[in-house]
Amino acid sequence: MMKILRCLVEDLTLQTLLLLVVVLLGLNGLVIGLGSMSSIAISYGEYGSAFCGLKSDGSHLVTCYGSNSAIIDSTPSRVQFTGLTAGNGFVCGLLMNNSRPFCWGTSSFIAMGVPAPMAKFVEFMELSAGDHHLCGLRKPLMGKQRDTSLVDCWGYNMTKSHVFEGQIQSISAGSEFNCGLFSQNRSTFCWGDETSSGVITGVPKHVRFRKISAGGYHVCGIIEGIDSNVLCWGTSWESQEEIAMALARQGQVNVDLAPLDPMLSVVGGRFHACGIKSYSHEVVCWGFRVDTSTQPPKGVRLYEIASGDYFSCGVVADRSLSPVCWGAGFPTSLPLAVSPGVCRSNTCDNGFYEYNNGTSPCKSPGSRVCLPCSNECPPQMYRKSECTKDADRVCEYNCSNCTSIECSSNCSYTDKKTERFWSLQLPVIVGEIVFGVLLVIVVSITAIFYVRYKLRNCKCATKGVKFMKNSGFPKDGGKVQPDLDELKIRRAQVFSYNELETATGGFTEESQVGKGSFSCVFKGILKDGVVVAVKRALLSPDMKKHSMEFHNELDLLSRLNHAHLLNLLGYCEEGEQRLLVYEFMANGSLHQHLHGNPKALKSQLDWVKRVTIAVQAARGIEYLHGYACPPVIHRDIKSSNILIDEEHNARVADFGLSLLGPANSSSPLAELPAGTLGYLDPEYYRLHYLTTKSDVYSFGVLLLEILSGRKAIDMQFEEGNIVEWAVPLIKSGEIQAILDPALTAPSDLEALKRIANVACKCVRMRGKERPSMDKVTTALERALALLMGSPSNDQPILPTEVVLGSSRMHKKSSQRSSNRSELEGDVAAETEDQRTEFRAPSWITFPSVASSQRRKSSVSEADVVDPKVSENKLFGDGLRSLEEEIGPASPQQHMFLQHNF
Ligand SMILES: Nc1ncnc2c1ncn2[C@@H]1O[C@H](COP(=O)(O)OP(=O)(O)OP(=O)(O)O)[C@@H](O)[C@H]1O
Repeated sequence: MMKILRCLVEDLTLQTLLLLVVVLLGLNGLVIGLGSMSSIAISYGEYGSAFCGLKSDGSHLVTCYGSNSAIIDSTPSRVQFTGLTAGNGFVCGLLMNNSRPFCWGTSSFIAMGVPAPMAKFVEFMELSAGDHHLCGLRKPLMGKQRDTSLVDCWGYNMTKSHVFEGQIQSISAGSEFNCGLFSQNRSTFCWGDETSSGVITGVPKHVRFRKISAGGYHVCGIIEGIDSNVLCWGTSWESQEEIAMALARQGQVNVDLAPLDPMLSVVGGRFHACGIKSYSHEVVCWGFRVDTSTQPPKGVRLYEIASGDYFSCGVVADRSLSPVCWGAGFPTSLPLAVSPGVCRSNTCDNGFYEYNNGTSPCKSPGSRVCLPCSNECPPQMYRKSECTKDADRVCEYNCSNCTSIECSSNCSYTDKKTERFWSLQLPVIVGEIVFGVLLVIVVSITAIFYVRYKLRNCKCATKGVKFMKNSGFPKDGGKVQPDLDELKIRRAQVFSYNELETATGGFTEESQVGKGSFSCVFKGILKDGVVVAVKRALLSPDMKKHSMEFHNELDLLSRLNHAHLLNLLGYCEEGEQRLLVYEFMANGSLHQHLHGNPKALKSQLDWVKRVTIAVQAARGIEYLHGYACPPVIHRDIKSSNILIDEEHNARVADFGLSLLGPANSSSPLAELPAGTLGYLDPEYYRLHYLTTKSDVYSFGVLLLEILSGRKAIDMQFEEGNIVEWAVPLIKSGEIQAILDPALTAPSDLEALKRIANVACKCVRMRGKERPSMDKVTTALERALALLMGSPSNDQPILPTEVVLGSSRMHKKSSQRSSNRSELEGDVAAETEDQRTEFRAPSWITFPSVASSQRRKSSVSEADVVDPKVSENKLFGDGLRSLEEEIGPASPQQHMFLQHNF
């Protein structure tokens, strides 16, 4: 079949010419495969083993690890190689720059460096090393000699140039022989010494091989065709197999027979061979295995393999590209990563695919590593995908239609893999889901609590709570809450100046019902007959400046709606005029009743009526603090701001001075102190610490005022400050001493005692120690129940309508549009009386009024006999006790006190 010619090539002129043609035509593209030369090479022998490989970074540089120091130390670190091969004690590489061999290590048969060339300008396409020799397959010739192949060999008994008829695809060197594979008819042939191997005469005839690989005394080839089986031959193989089998029977060595699996590649060791299985890419070895051998890695896919004498190594087919060795005597230290194949400059041939795992292992432009595709799929498998230029063919068992044991076992393996995956992953996934759910729950709960904490006093959006018109009490008798829809609809009505002028009869003196620090109050009757109180601001030059705040504030205040609040109905803003329109309170203020003329009014307010008013006022303030949203701090709770409507219900008025305060009473507003002397929270005016507890303080003063009938500040007494006077008496149990002498004390003082105690708590120096308004309200309601004859204070609080029903307790006023009541006549006198109250700044009511003007308008010279005396009298003890509790006042605070009071 083939004819082998042996001769020396002497026609250098022709050779040179042919090589030139090869270069010009770029005949690299005609090269089919690279035979046994590889990206990895293994050396073995008495000097130790070594693993050399081309680096995985595509640099074509070589790296060697192992115990053969001669190889490791002489490794050319800066020389680029196309591929590598190795024998006993030496490694050779094909130089990239001139396609010639270069060897390093120690061998008495092979010259280190570039072995002496057999001819000038020769270039090789493949190298293959035997035990003690090296052969190189020259690049194909062209022209008439294109069917002639040249192989140069160096080393023991081998140094010679060989010429073969026919184009050789690849060569493979054995122990003392070599074999070649013709590219056209895929036949193989061997030459050299076959004394111990018998491989030359044993070459199988008429068998076409895809690939061959020589070992120590045998050759194995992958037969062309679908099966891609391995066929090994060599007389020594057979005889050694017999010997080995005999020894194996004695338990000394193991022998594995060649597998029937289709193979992708095969390599030969001294007495063994290994191959990469086509479908699984797993490695399988056969032949003789010394009993110290380790098994090839199971379940690991490999790209490239190479064999030494009693061991083999491969490159793991994953991103790591790490080498792995098995058998006996392999190097223990290995490179981290090596190239999965040799780089070539032409595109991959049919049956090969381009390796690409994110980064290319070839740096030279246009070069690539081509890896062999898996063979046809076996009968029980189906092709999941074909071999393409970029990817290997994928074969899979049809697990839904298994007819063979192999298929079932593979499917069960797949199932097991899936099972294993789930057994490992399921707890993690479940854990993650549980963690995620818990996290969401915790975050949600935290958010809910945070929002509830922030809005704990905010209940703006409570729906479905309807007000009883005019009574203003919720049907459940509980806390009063605004109806959202109603609030949305309710807006401050804008009145024209003419409208209000007409209503009040031109703001005449007759229609004036009161006078405050910054305003006069007139009674008016609107076109529709509604009786209103029109509060007209004293004119101020910078009134316009605060127009926007005025509007915003009015808009907010007009949304407040409670039975015990004096509701703002509307306003007028024209030019410099600022007018507020309120519901008209026919029975004047609590101040008028307690301290006004005629004195009879005072005694008309019996204990039940007084406590009822206290409860109703407390409810109004509680609404401002707890149910208005945002919460409102009144800042000016006093008896003149508790108005009495026609049904004798109390209405908290003048929250025009209120600031929209923080929901949290622990986050004070830094505002200038405002309010009325005697009612003003000392913590607030000392520290500007404004909270809802400031209103609680003022309310405590109001309670003392209700109980004693004394003004908050009354200079006709030795102790003019009601708190300084009443609290010590209450604390010492002398409750009777503070009760209003205008009224007969009730037989049972318990209810009034409780109210007095509540008052004491309200006027505590530290706001934090004062009760909140809802607690105050509850305590007052219970006291009222007790006062009205309820046997136990544990009795549930009676609904407000029942306890305080206006029809049962007060005489209903006859007409809404009636003229001034008998009380109204006393208002003028009352106004004077009120002027003893000292006011701090209020921008919301009418911001332009300067504090000096306010003092002027509200304080007559006669009221303050001696400012120094009164200051000391009024604040001496109060400040002392405050300073005992919260430290001395700063100079600025003193200045402020002196300036404002
Ligand atoms: N809606 C009303 N219905 C009837 N009378 C009212 C009404 N509003 C106020 N008054 C009377 O007018 C007086 C003055 O009220 P105004 O609110 O202007 O001042 P004040 O609150 O008494 O004092 P200051 O403005 O210094 O705080 C009140 O004391 C009250 O007698």
